Parts: sequence; structure tokens; C-alpha cells
Amino acid sequence: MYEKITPPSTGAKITFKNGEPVVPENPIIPFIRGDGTGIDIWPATEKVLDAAVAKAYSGKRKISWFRVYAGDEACDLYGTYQYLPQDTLTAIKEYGVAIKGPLTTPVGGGIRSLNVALRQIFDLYTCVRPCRYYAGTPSPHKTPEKLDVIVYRENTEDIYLGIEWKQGSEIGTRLIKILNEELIPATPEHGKKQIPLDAGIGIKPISKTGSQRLVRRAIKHALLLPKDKQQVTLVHKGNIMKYTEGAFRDWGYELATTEFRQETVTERESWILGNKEKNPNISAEENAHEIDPGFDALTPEKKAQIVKEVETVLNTIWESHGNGQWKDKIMVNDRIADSIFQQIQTRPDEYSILATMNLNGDYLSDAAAAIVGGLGMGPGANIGDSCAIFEATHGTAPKHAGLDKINPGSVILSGVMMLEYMGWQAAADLIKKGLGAAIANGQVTYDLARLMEPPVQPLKCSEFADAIIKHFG
Ligand SMILES: NC(=O)C1=CN([C@@H]2O[C@H](COP(=O)(O)OP(=O)(O)OC[C@H]3O[C@@H](n4cnc5c(N)ncnc54)[C@H](OP(=O)(O)O)[C@@H]3O)[C@@H](O)[C@H]2O)C=CC1
Ligand SMILES: O=C(O)CCC(=O)C(=O)O
Ligand SMILES: [Mg+2]
Repeated sequence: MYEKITPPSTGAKITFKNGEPVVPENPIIPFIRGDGTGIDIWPATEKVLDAAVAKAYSGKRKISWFRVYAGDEACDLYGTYQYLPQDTLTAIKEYGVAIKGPLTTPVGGGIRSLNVALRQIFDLYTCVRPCRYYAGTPSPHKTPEKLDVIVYRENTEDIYLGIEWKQGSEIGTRLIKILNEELIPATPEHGKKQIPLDAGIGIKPISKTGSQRLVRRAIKHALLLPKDKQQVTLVHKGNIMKYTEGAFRDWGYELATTEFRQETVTERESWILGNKEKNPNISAEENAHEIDPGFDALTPEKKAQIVKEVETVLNTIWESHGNGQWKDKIMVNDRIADSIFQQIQTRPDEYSILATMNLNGDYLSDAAAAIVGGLGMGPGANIGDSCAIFEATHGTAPKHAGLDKINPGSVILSGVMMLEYMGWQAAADLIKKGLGAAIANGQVTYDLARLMEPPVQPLKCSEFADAIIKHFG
């Protein structure tokens, strides 16, 4: 079955039932060490995860690690250009849950991202990246503790599908000509626009199915959060990209107000309901005026549309959501992408789950991680219906590779997410406790040490792992 790898001799497979993992006491879990700083981070992570599982379950549970290869390591073992060998794909498919270090992607040419390929091959359509603050973590922000968000990023489409043509390529030039000569002129809204003949071309597909399955998971997650965090914000640049990013927003609202009608309220609905609660005799027109500050300047058609929106909301959900009932529902709102980047800094406590398309989520998860201590503190998970691969938000950080210096926190916390996904909460809690205590004690790697006041002597990557284990208690 495998060409160059052998599964551990002990352990059993994780299986899936209705999209949920069924985990044996001794699961076999494939891991990819990763390029660059993977060489430092992975051993530290494995040590912490093993110690937590052993302590939490007194040796009754144990992970059997199965080393599989991708990236530079894979080329060393399997030969030139064998970046993602079939062995690795077979193992991940077979065992269902895996964890990986970062993998390098060259800029401007060369292979396409192996990280993205894994997400697409296994249809891991949800990328979950929580950004929360651990007490004592230094931050450039004054109130990092107010940020507690989870980026829910669509993980398989958008420009990450990787359908693009190089400037000057035969097909790219042909495509531009067809667009310029046939398709753009046939689309009146595009007027006389033309694409420069020396442009590179990329395709940005955003599908209704892809958007809604992501938002569905985000809403289901929100249902499990404490009441004050039950909110899903649809992040988009729909003012500019109307039929891709704007459609993502519209499909998100559509899903929320159909499949989850009893559980959700949209922000605009909450305003309409709130206005009627404050003034039971308010007319639909007055209500429309309140929810749209620019109402007076609108065209008659647009005004009529908003009045109709008010009437529809009151006719359809006043009974189930009115008289303050909406305050117990999941709030679904939306924010334009540039605005959310400043909002998570200026009003962090107003946000919870941020549902995004692929590119916006990629940017936003690094930005949010920076607020709570940097990329050394940014875990993640790629989740589908029958497979999950856990990995940090950050990349290979090549300049720090092999120095036993980098912060392993993000991959360790990705391991925590994996343990939680497996239902091994006691082990996950031990690691969170140990990590929090190490940080609060000033036992941190260089990235956090340099931000601390007064400055502390940084620990090595491996020493930080040991400090976490020591603080299990
Ligand atoms: N999922 C994946 O495997 C990903 C892979 N990549 C790939 O990684 C490669 C390098 O990308 P690059 O843009 O440099 O981004 P990186 O995330 O690898 O590193 C950028 C900087 O972030 C900081 N950083 C990263 N990881 C850590 C950590 N564990 N602890 C503390 N600080 C950290 C470092 O900052 P400082 O030096 O200031 O301390 C580092 O120089 C590229 O090939 C890219 O495609 C990128 C993202 C995700
Ligand atoms: O695959 C890569 O090289 C980069 C991907 C990335 O930045 C991410 O998923 O956050
Ligand atoms: Mg990224």
C-alpha cells in the first residue's frame, strides 16, 4: 500500500460518523514535520502533546505518530519534484486526522502551494483560526485581552483555486482577446472597459455551495459559544466585487435566515424590531428612515424597497423574534473587509466569529494573531466532512530555521485544537494551562520576550516546550 513509509505497528484508525470523528484510545495520527522552522517546532509540539495525553489519561490513551512527508523532506526521500507523494495522501485519507508543520511556496513561479493543495484534495473547506489572548502575553496593543475572535475562512476556492495565466502566455492572451472583443462588449454594465493586453489573468470563483457550507459551520459553531459571543460577521469586499464577494454576503444572509431562521437575527432585522419595540406605533416608512440614515436622498424605488423590507421583517418574524426575543438569537451581521481590519483593533470586543472567503481570511488571521502576541500564537485547523488537518497560521519563517529559537506555540495550540476535535479535552486543557502559566511566568521564546516589559531572557523553542510541560501542575 505504501512505497516508502510504514504505519506504526500499534494503534487504530480514527473513523468518521456523520462528519464527526470516532476516536480509539490509541489513534494513529499522520504528521508532516514541515519545511524551514518545522524542524524546530515539530519535535517541541510532539513532546508537549505526548506529555499532556500521558498525564491526562494516566497512560490509558496514547497517540501513535505516523511520519509522512511533504515539501523539501519529501523530495529528499522520494526524489526531485516529489513534493507531495502519493504515500502521504494515502495515509491522510486512511487515518482521517493529521497535523502538519508549515510548507514553503515559492513566489511568482514554481510549484503551487502544497498547503492549499492538501486543503483542496481532502475538501477541507473550513479553515478555523481562533485568536484569543493568554494572560501575560506581550502585545503592541493596549487591550489585547478584548480580542477573542475565530476566523472561519472558506478554504477551497476564491483565487486560491489557482487558475491563472501568466502575462504573455498564449492562452492568457487569447482569453484577454475573447474578453475584450466578445464578452465585455456583450455585457452592457462593463461599457467600453478593456483589459490591458500585457496583463496576467486570475480567476476568482466564489460559489453559493462553497460559501453556504462555510457559513453553515460558522453558525453551528456560534451556537456552541456563550450567549455574548453568539455572533457571525460576514466579511467581504462586496462593494467592489459585487458578484463574488457581494454574493458571499448575500448567500450568507440567505442561509442564516432560512436554515437557521429560529436561531438567528440579522443586524438590520434587529434594528427594525428594536425600533418597533421602542415605539409600537412607528410606521413602516418611519422605521425605514431610522434604519437607513441616507433614506431621504434615495430614489423612490429604493425607498419603496426598504419600506417593503421593514414590512416583511415585521410580518414574518415579529412573533418569533419581537419583544426582545431577538436578543437571544445569533446575531448575523456583515462588514466590508478593509473596515474589519480597523474594527478588530479599535472595537475588538464587538466581534466573535468572522466568516470570510479564502483571501480575506488569510490576511485577517495574521492580523488578528498579531494583536494577541504574534504569529507564534496563531493556531489553526482545516476541517472537512471526513478529514481534518491541523496547522498553524504562520509559514516556514526560513531565517529562523534550525536555530531552536522560534515559538512553537502556534503548532502546539493547533495540537490543542486537534485534541479538542478528538474529544480529548482533559489533555487539551492541560496544555492551555501549561502554556498560559509559562507565559505569565515570563518563560517565553524570543518573539514574546522582545515585547515584554521589563525585558526577559528568551527561552529556546525546546525549552519553551519543557516549560509548558512543567506548568501542567
Ligand atoms: N500553512 C503554511 O504552511 C504556510 C506557509 N507559508 C509559506 O512560508 C514561507 C515563508 O513565508 P513568510 O511570508 O516569511 O511568513 P512566515 O509566517 O513564515 O514568517 C514571517 C515572520 O513571522 C514571524 N513568525 C512566523 N512564525 C513564527 C513563529 N512560530 N513564532 C514567532 N514568530 C513567527 C517571524 O517574524 P520575526 O522574524 O519578526 O520574528 C517571521 O519572520 C513562504 O513560502 C510561504 O508561502 C506561509 C504561510 C502559511
Ligand atoms: O500555502 C502557502 O504558502 C501560504 C498559505 C497561507 O498563507 C495561509 O494559508 O495562511
Ligand atoms: Mg497566511
